Amino acid sequence: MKINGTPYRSIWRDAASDAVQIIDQRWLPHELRIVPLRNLNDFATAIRDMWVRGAPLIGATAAWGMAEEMARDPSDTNLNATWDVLHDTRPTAINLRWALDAMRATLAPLPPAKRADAARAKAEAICDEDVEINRRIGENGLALLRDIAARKGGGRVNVLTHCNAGWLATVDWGTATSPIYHAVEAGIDMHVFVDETRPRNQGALLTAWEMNSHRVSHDLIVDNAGGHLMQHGEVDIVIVGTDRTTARGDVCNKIGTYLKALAAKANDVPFYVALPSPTIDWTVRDGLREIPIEERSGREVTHVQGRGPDGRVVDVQISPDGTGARNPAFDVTPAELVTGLITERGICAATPKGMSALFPEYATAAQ
Ligand SMILES: CSC[C@@H](O)[C@@H](O)C(=O)COP(=O)(O)O
Repeated sequence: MKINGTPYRSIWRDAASDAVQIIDQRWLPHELRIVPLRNLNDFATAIRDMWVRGAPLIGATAAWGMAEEMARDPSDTNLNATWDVLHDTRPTAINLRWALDAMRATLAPLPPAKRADAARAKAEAICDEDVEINRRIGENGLALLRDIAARKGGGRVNVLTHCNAGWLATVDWGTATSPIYHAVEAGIDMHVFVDETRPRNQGALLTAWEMNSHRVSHDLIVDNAGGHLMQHGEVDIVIVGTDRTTARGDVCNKIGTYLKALAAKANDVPFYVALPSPTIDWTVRDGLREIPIEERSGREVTHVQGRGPDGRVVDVQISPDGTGARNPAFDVTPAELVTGLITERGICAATPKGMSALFPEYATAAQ
């Protein structure tokens, strides 16, 4: 997508600097900082400390980390050690394991001398595939938004989204935002309610920045406002992303997603999840019991980051000294609360039957 008229991806390899470049998301929306990642420690830190975040982008970054390591030392020992280091960075998004496995499956059969070039080509292919998948998610989701617009006689379509499942969370387009960007391009009158998404405020910082940059009409709302807006008929559809979706359609996403799904169910608001197929973990069924939920530092709850009066980005403490905090970063929305899954292959019910119709190669895992 574009920043001030220039097209960007969230990660790319830059020939001039001979390095992988990322948008360091810790500083948005206040500063656009583009930084190089040059060694394994840079890549692992960037994922763990959320310079990059969002399930598909975490996977793409890990792929590039593996590629750069192969240029340094393409041995079997380093291939496996790199897989371990990168895999340990964040536990919930399955795209991380998916990308590392895809890299290893390509590289392991090759002689070490051929691995560096093959690794760069594979990392590039993973990124290109992500862009194409998300573009198709946008086209498929657009049909839903068109239907709502038609039902409302061309009236404004109000979407509520949580966290940032935008282009910054992927290589490009985003998942939940791709249908929105496509709808805006198609001339549909769109409005987006952006959940701020405490504690790290990915909605307030990143999704609002994206909507602003692309002139999409939007309002930032506190996380607690969604239910109220739904009760008053102000939300036509909820679209969120996911870090891991199980073979029976349970959806793990940013903390607070579950509460939005409950409110949507209670108010007959359709609740859709937009996801690329690498986000489906066909090895697990019961999301509540089987998906590891990342617990992050309590400091993310007791402090907030923002721009101070002098323009610098600062951390501010909001709770008393001595108050502890719990910080589970994700929750699981049971499949029964999900109206449908928007994938690159089409839209399906969040059920084993619906998922195996779109992904017949996984039908056994889904049943
Ligand atoms: C297309 S991204 C889907 C999810 O990864 C997104 O909704 C989300 O929860 C991101 O969490 P984050 O902790 O910012 O990595």
